[in-house]
Amino acid sequence: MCPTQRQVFIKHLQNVAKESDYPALDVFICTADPYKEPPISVVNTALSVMAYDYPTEKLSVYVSDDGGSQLTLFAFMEAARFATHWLPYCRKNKIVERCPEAYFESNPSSWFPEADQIKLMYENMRVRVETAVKSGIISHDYINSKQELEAFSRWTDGFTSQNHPAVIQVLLECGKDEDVMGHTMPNLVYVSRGKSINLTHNFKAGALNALLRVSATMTNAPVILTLDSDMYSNDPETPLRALCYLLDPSMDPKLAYVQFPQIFYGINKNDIYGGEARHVFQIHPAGMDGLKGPIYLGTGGFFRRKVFFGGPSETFELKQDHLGSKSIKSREILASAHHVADCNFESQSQWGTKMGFRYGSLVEDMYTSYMLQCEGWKSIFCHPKRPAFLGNSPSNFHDFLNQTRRWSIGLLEVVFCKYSPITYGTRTINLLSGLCFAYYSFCPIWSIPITIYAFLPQLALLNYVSIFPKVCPFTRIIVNNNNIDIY
Ligand SMILES: O=c1ccn([C@@H]2O[C@H](COP(=O)(O)OP(=O)(O)O[C@H]3O[C@H](CO)[C@@H](O)[C@H](O)[C@H]3O)[C@@H](O)[C@H]2O)c(=O)[nH]1
Ligand SMILES: [Mn+2]
Repeated sequence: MCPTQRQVFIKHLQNVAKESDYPALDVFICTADPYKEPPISVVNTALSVMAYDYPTEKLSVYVSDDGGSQLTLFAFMEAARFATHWLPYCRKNKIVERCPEAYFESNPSSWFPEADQIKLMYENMRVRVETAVKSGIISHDYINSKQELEAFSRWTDGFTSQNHPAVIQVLLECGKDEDVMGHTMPNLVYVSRGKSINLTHNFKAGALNALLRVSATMTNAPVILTLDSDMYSNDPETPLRALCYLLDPSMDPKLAYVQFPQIFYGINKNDIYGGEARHVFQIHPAGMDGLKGPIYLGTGGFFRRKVFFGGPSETFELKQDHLGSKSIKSREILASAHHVADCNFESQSQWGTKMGFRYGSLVEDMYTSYMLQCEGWKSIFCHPKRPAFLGNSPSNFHDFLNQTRRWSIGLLEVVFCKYSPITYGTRTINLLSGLCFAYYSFCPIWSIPITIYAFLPQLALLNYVSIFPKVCPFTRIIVNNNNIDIY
């Protein structure tokens, strides 16, 4: 009952931890369809986080491609090359806008001398990626090495987006690959988890769990950031902001994640579909921050890895010994990464029920955070003045209806599950937090009174029936006493 606004002072972070003590950070980016989510936009999302103001050797970016598309892999091969120019350019010139598309749309008067050359490289990359997507074919002229050719050879006959073995390709390796200034690059890994038409794949939650496991075999960072393909980072200091909470010695050890709001740039004029959804993405989370914390909004959440493996009272040891100094391209690591990304790996396991992102609802974000809070975890809402992330929301009626239907089904799945917030949540978390989750999950029910209200007045008017009560003497007295002029 106490809406919370927080502010962090990044410069004080050095009093708590030196840069060398920062935890490693694994960033998960999900994409599912190269035609609905253009690979060039996913590439922009990845580049904006690869260029974070964060120790490069501690940063890894994993891209989950649920579309299992060569086009997405090709786009990331291109991105890996372009990044070797883009990252040093941003770092040297202290660029704030690290998403190339957004940067090159900004005013050229703020550009630095090399910008034109880098823009040309970006444009060339964009044309190659878009040409490939348009034609559906990756020209041999675009393939630069035997290694790349080998990667594409995994798309054999019978490989479809719903039925294929796991494909994992390390595109950049920290400590081995360098940018044009000789500085190391962050890890960049393409993952398309294995799928079978006979097994459920659990949508985005399934994709995120595959990334949780694959990243555990490679880098196993204690902090994880999840991002949607349509949301790029708008502030290179964002991970430091999250660290201000995650490393704060006076912070409640039950803190599970730091959530940033979803803010959109691609909303249509006057936002006729209410795509900004400010109440969902900005207002309610600030309110819930005064209780046990905001829900997870699906993107822009910095998690402690351990929260996915048990409640706050359970001791979880983040094992790093298996990683040793082995290259993430080593045969051994790649073999275990492929093993955990296989479609059969989760059968008969606790993934999605007790571990990882939770299955059972199409709104895996809200459901996962609900279950985490039921386990005793808390969260924090971080809403800086400069939006940390900027994204796209549906800009046409068809997409908007699709999204609303998907959310409604997902929310009702939470209402009718055995952990319904109204019965289980109110008892397990606390009454108010349980009611907040219940408010979210019961939202689709609003459609009933709203639909009635949309038609009833017209029908009543046509039938000369009044649907509003007549003013009775008693109401008149109240109105008069309150000096309200109703005429
Ligand atoms: O099988 C799937 C389906 C979707 N996605 C990815 O999930 C993300 C979100 O999907 P999108 O179609 O953009 O859904 P939205 O309705 O815009 O997403 C909102 O609602 C979702 C469900 O609550 C959350 O997961 C998102 O983070 C939140 O932004 C995208 O990056 C997709 O690529 C997958 O990886 N696999
Ligand atoms: Mn989206």
